[in-house]
Amino acid sequence: MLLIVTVSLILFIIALFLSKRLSPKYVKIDGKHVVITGGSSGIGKSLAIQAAQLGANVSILARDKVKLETAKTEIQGYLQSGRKVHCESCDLSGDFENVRTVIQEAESRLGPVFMLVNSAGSSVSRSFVDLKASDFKNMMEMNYYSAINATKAAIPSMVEQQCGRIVFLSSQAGQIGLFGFSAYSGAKFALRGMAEALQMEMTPHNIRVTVSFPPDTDTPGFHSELKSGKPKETIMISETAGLFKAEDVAKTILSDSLKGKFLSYVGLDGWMLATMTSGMSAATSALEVVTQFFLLGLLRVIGLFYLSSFDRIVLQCKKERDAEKPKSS
Ligand SMILES: NC(=O)C1=CN([C@@H]2O[C@H](COP(=O)(O)OP(=O)(O)OC[C@H]3O[C@@H](n4cnc5c(N)ncnc54)[C@H](OP(=O)(O)O)[C@@H]3O)[C@@H](O)[C@H]2O)C=CC1
Ligand SMILES: CCCCCCCCCCCCCCCC(=O)[C@@H](N)CO
Repeated sequence: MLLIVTVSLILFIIALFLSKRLSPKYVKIDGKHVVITGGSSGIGKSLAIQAAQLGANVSILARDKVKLETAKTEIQGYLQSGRKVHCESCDLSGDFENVRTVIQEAESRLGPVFMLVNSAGSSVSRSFVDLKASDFKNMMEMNYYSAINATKAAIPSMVEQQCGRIVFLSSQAGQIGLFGFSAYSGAKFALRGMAEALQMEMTPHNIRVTVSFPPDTDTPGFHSELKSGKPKETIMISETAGLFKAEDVAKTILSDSLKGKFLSYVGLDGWMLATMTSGMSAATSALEVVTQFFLLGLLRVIGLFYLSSFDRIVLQCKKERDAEKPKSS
């Protein structure tokens, strides 16, 4: 008992020391320029509203001009006095020069980018066999290259200012590969790898990177995913982690990014997944390092129970499908 307490104490002190050295100070966005890709809908729009409430000048980027204008009007209602919201139509997965021009235009209106949130993205959920080869390419373009383009365009002014925040929207499907998400998960896992490398490069410039791993979140994007032929298996497995509100997910993302945390997650399953898949990501919280030390092994075992329940769902759905098939005589 005494040994456990002593070891814990020593670990805690080490973690505290480490995180003192590694974790940045909490920053405020009052008066700063926050750029949100995909800010016309869902999690991105909630983030834009909350950034406006905290006193930021907000730019939102997306393709559809009508949706952008509607969101702009809504965000205007939350701005603090003297602050502005700007919107710009742009296909972020397209030509980089075009993305750069759009970000430069936003900067000329609202100042250098302090925070960039890459929320633009979309998903397709179908089994590997049913997905088209072009779906895989499309997922990388919509979720990965769109974030690369926006980040490449915004990062020079952050480096010049020697401060900033960058957020990438991955997904729980960017931590665990699930039935129906082979195309989507590829792109969301890719974001994490890139973000880890980027964080190591940005640390000397006082720029913090955050990767968010939300569960299913009630947004227009989620509903169109449901309507686009999402397999029953995927629906049932994803329900494990529940359905969250866009405002709650956005609140966590914003506060984690301002604190400078690398991993951002919501809910109990979110916490378990983030702990278990912490890998070699930047340590930005002493408490997290301590829980990772004590729980990694145990969580792996708990995870096996989840996996076998997912495998049972897949098997059950296959049986149901086979039963529905017309019998060939
Ligand atoms: N909702 C969920 O269950 C979860 C979502 N996520 C991720 O969070 C992010 C936000 O999701 P959610 O709020 O549901 O998404 P929505 O579909 O509600 O909104 C997506 C936004 O991105 C914009 N967008 C999409 N593609 C492009 C593009 N090529 N160029 C510019 N803008 C684009 C859309 O506008 P327009 O179409 O006009 O361009 C819209 O503003 C996504 O990256 C998603 O993968 C992660 C986990 C769960
Ligand atoms: C110890 C181990 C714990 C394991 C917990 C496992 C929970 C798995 C649930 C996965 C949910 C995936 C949601 C994807 C949401 C998404 O990105 C799309 N909806 C986008 O539209």
